[in-house]
Amino acid sequence: MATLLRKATQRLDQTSSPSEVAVDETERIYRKTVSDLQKVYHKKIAPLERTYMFEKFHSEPLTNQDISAQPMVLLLGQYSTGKTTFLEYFLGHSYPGSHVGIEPTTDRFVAVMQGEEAQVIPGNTAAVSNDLPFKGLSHLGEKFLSRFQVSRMDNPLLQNLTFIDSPGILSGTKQVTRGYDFGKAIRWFVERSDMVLLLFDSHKLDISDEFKLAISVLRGHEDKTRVVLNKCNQVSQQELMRVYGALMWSLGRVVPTPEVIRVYLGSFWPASRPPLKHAFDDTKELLSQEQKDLLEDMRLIPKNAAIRRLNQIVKRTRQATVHAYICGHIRSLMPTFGSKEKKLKTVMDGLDTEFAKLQHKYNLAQGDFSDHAAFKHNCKYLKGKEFPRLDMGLVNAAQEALNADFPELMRRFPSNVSGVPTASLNGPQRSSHNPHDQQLQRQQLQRQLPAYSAMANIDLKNNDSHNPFAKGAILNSQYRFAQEFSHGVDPETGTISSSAAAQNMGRWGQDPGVMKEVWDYVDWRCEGRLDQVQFEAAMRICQLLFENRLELGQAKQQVFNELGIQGQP
Ligand SMILES: Nc1ncnc2c1ncn2[C@@H]1O[C@H](COP(=O)(O)OP(=O)(O)OP(=O)(O)O)[C@@H](O)[C@H]1O
Repeated sequence: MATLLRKATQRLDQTSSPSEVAVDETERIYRKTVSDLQKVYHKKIAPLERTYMFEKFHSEPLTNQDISAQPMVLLLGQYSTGKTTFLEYFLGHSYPGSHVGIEPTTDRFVAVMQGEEAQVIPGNTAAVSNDLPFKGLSHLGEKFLSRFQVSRMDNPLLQNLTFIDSPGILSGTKQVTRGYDFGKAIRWFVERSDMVLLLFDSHKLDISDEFKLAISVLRGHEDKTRVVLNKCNQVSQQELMRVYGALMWSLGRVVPTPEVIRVYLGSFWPASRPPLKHAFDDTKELLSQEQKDLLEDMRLIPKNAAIRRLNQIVKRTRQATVHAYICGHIRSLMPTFGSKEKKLKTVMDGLDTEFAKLQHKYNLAQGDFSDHAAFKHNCKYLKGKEFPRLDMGLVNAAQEALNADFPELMRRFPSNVSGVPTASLNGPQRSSHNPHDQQLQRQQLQRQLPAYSAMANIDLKNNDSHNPFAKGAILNSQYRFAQEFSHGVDPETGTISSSAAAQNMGRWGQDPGVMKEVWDYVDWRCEGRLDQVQFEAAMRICQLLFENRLELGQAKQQVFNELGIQGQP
């Protein structure tokens, strides 16, 4: 498998692009876009974040290295789930300074990066290095930095990806105090990662409190989260079915919608090590296919990285704007005379009502508000400082970025989603694979779903009672996407394929995860094709997400309303 991935990477490097000139041009566009994105962020967003102390409530300001950093894959899991071995499997070798064992072994975060020579850089040095994207980690303190390192090694896979190995999350009596804010550290990496792999061991599925904390940080990042159920060949097929069901059930207790997270089954054991003594082979074929799918999924990461980064900054800008409104609003409620402290306490007690008022007054998206309990908790970091007044100059600058700069940057990416460069931030486009290969995702899902639905007693075909597309309730097409449809329609079936639809939906710059959700919603029969009304509804949802800054649920609801359908989407 490691060879497969290496071969795939080599293939990526060798695949001839239309012409070297075109490749250079694509690379130039992407580099320029990233550089302009850095400028917009520092000019229009960072001042707003600084003024309203955004980092105390959300996350530290972005550095230029954060924006242009190589795509990152974060590995998370309880101890001994095989994270370090998983990396060895993909890289073909162990990374410098790695430890593998039955007991908790990796006691630190390790960034595994490309380097001509094997090298270990201690956390303190890495956090001040200008050419590494880890300056923001200094905020986590000395104790954390002593538990962080960069391991460099020469490996073709690392040309396009950086892996973060993390300390094994401990369970039960093994849980210890780490001496630094573990949740904050995980959040820092999760926010900057392009994919988060959550590893589970098919032998032990217990989810400790610390692991729950780590999973809770993933909320809102479901689109880039993948679950890997590892060591699957250590159990029989029958046991695997049970373990899989138990995993989904356990996940359901900590993740609101575990079904949207893709689960890969596998046993990631390096070819360089002696073969495992006890391995069941009744699931060999399934595991091999699953491992290939994960490889494919990972291979697409660099392609989507530039768009994802832009989307992350768009999301961050909206949150920073809402945060400014909240701070300004609380400040406006403070009395000129009398006890501010007392008033602040009353405001904090009714924070949910204040948030609702603000949302209504400025027509803000609910999803851009922080959780009010978390907001209240973070207020203690202000240490008696007053909330700043609302400065419309700063808010307008951020609005301008949202309304003009970001869409302009987004337009520079090829309208064909599959044209997103392979190494958008690090190198030229070399592959024509479609990152939104719905067909592939559908096949993966379908392969796994029967087992899960059988266990969970779900009748997939009849589980669409709320879906308007299931009722055939959709009426005349009323949106303006008929032209796009006519360009991609297959005249024989009167439908449009997933790749053609994805190209059009990609115009609205949504994350692949969101696009997949929209797709799954309109393609309720899992046919892999859309008729005109389904296509136009999908386009309209994406458009609403982009323009009106609605959340997915709200966008679906609005399309629902526009189509005159009663009920909930
Ligand atoms: N696919 C696999 N099948 C069977 N055993 C495995 C597999 N992968 C790893 N192991 C075994 O599991 C143990 C833990 O592996 P490893 O150290 O890679 O896990 P880890 O998650 O990195 O641990 P930690 O969190 O403590 O750093 C080792 O004994 C390793 O040999």
